[in-house]
Amino acid sequence: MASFDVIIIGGGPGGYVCAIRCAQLGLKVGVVEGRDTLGGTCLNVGCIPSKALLHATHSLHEAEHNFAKMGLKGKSPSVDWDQMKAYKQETIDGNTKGIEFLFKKNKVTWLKGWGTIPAAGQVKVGDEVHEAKSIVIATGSEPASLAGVEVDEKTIVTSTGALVLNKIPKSMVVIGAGVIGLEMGSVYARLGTEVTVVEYLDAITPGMDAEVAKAFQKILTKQGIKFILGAAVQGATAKGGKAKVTYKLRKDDSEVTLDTDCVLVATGRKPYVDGLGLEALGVEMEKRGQVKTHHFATNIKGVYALGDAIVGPMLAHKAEDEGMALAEILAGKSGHVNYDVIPGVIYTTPEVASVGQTEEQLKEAGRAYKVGKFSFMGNARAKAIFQADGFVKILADKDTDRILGAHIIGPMAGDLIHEVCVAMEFGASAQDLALTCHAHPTYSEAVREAALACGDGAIHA
Ligand SMILES: Cc1cc2nc3c(=O)[nH]c(=O)nc-3n(C[C@H](O)[C@H](O)[C@H](O)COP(=O)(O)OP(=O)(O)OC[C@H]3O[C@@H](n4cnc5c(N)ncnc54)[C@H](O)[C@@H]3O)c2cc1C
Ligand SMILES: NC(=O)c1ccc[n+]([C@@H]2O[C@H](COP(=O)([O-])OP(=O)(O)OC[C@H]3O[C@@H](n4cnc5c(N)ncnc54)[C@H](O)[C@@H]3O)[C@@H](O)[C@H]2O)c1
Repeated sequence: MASFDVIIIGGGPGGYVCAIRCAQLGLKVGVVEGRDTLGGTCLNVGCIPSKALLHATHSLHEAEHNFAKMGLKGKSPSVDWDQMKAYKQETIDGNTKGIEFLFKKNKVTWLKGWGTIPAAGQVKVGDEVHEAKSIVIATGSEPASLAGVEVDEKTIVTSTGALVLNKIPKSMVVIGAGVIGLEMGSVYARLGTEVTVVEYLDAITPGMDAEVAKAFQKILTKQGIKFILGAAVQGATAKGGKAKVTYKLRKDDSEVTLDTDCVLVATGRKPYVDGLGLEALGVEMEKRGQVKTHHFATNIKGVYALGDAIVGPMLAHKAEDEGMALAEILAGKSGHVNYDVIPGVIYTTPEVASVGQTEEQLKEAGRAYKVGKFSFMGNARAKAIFQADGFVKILADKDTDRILGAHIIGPMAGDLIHEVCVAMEFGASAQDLALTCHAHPTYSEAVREAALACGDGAIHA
């Protein structure tokens, strides 16, 4: 038995960041992780492997479609799927080992195994019971199930199975036009799979600024992805390595069945708190299965929770920020997360990024706002890389000019968004961005031009 200031259950982005910050602040920390490697969903079966496959297949797309235009002629590369998966695994390994190194460097103890909380102040791992002044539930999430759809992770897969398919399927039906569906759908579409996305709502990427979502769907359609919207999937069955997916069109209740080689179920994720013993401990839960918290504290003294296991966007950087904030609180300081400035990024080509309010949200709130928009058509760098299709849209308060939101579809959108995030953290106006010198020629100039468009007008529009 060992005694700790803090024991964190879960070694994902929320848990490992919390652990490192706790250690930096002088606390004795243990992290319980049952997987063979640290890093959680994000590093092992989420953010990192999906981005490796997106990078590899984007490179293939460039070779097949754009190299010749730039005078790079010759045979385009053929796909060695096993090697692509090996590259993805190497990327994972490099990152998970990196976290192990950081644990050693910061003297964080990895308690290997699956943890339970038999009582406040105690965490059991295997046969050993450890003591801790504070316990943090950072156990993350798992794919949500869908009635009538039986996942076998071979023919009918979640994102986890989609990362390790035995072979590239000829056809794939993706259930859900959310982030996972569109990222993994893009990967396979670029590999030559005929991808059909079936979405319950009438638009893709629910919650995204509607103008961006519309432009995004148009671009993905041009890339060969088919969309069936307003369609509720009723079930999916697999037999002999093939599958059937049945959906009902919401407008007339007509039922359609699709035949396909593979089905990706991407209809959301749910908190994973199985086997922790929360019910016996009396931990209050939200209706949708998250651990109920107030400033990360549960109703049980000394027990905290964060990341995908609690309410809020299921994003690695949201979990990380919460990990840092909670560590500060546990060390007697003040920790804070600004939930109004959490960016969201979809790593397709083009990338899509957003922060703050959408136009629809501002309308609903009755807020007077103005829109500054700039198309990448007016951006020299975007044109040079054949990615001039998108735009930057900045929403600012009509009277004060304070930035309320930004939505970008275009090259490096996931990186560009951060200058707006910093501006918003500082309560900046669109004019503050517009008056800041931006290097030429960069994609960032499009952000400045959109800010200029909130005032007297963009230059290159
Ligand atoms: C395919 C995919 C792609 C994604 N891409 C992105 C992206 O690009 N950007 C982004 O921001 N987010 C992305 N996400 C979401 C991101 O992975 C999660 O938001 C993030 O991992 C949540 O971090 P967490 O620390 O809360 O939980 P997790 O990362 O889920 O980690 C929880 C850990 O706890 C462990 N655990 C659970 N119960 C126990 C127990 N009882 N004992 C011991 N260990 C336990 C689990 O094994 C797991 O390792 C993606 C997700 C998926 C599935
Ligand atoms: N780049 C990133 O940041 C990234 C990447 C991947 C995953 N994630 C996170 O992982 C989580 C899960 O992603 P996801 O894509 O599975 O969920 P999601 O919530 O983003 O999208 C699910 C989609 O499925 C649709 N749907 C639900 N039931 C349906 C049905 N019966 N028939 C047809 N459509 C149906 C929903 O309307 C929705 O559009 C998200 O919270 C996301 O934030 C983030």
